[in-house]
Amino acid sequence: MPGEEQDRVPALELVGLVKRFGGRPDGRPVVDGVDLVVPAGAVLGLVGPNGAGKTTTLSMATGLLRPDGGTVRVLGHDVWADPRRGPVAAKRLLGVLPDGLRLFDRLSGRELVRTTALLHGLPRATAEERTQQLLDALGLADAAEGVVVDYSAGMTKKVALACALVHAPRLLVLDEPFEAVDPLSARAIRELLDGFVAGGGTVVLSSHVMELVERLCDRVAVVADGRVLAAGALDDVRRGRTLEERFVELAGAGGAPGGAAPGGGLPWLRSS
Ligand SMILES: Nc1ncnc2c1ncn2[C@@H]1O[C@H](COP(=O)(O)OP(=O)(O)OP(=O)(O)O)[C@@H](O)[C@H]1O
Repeated sequence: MPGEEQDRVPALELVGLVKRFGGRPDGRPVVDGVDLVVPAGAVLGLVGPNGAGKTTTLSMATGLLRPDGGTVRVLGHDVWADPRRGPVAAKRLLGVLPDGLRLFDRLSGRELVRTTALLHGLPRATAEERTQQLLDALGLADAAEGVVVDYSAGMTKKVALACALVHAPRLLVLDEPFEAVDPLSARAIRELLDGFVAGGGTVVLSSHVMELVERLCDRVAVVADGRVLAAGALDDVRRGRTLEERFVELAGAGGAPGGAAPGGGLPWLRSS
């Protein structure tokens, strides 16, 4: 593909994605026709209420969960069209931090990142070097020889992120990358992501922290009930408000979650 044409190919393109599982109470699929285009070089934040379908969408986008309908293209490669070649081509280009990831947690952090690099086909010396650099960058060097099963939640998240980065992907898809991560580590992750994007990479991340999405992302997609309510450049979606205000306006239209009376709270929780 000529360079200029390649530049115009979106890093990620979701068209009419559908996943049913058991369906929603109203009978609609849990992911109900999601369209999303992420241009190369963008940092897109995927936000939405609990149960909106973010993880399900990202799982289908990264070849982990087969869609019931629609297509996924990663840098032009159809992830699901050809069950053998599509995912293989896309997986080389993709770095994924899935939700609830199960790691080979009897390995040490160093062994885990190095093994991931070797499984991607990197030469041993490169695998060693990149592993050390990632462990240093993520503040895991002191814990490198400890087994991952003994890691804290934040350390586990960081070592999983190192695994997602070690083969130098072109598109990073990160489900809640900052969950359980301390502020120092969050800064280190932001710096890593900045460098990744400056080098031509693209990032899609989900988060519930609106300030973080505003600080990190130049594009945002708001999903609720399995549908995209708004997507585009951050400023276009915000319309002069904070992302949180806009989120509440878009996704909060159905009232307070769980049926609690808005503003009324739970009277039995009051001590006086
Ligand atoms: N394996 C599954 N089987 C059945 N239903 C599922 C499964 N995974 C997710 N769901 C349902 O699909 C809907 C969307 O879930 P999903 O995890 O994608 O939401 P989310 O936006 O990532 O939520 P959160 O912000 O809470 O992580 C929910 O109603 C959930 O119960």
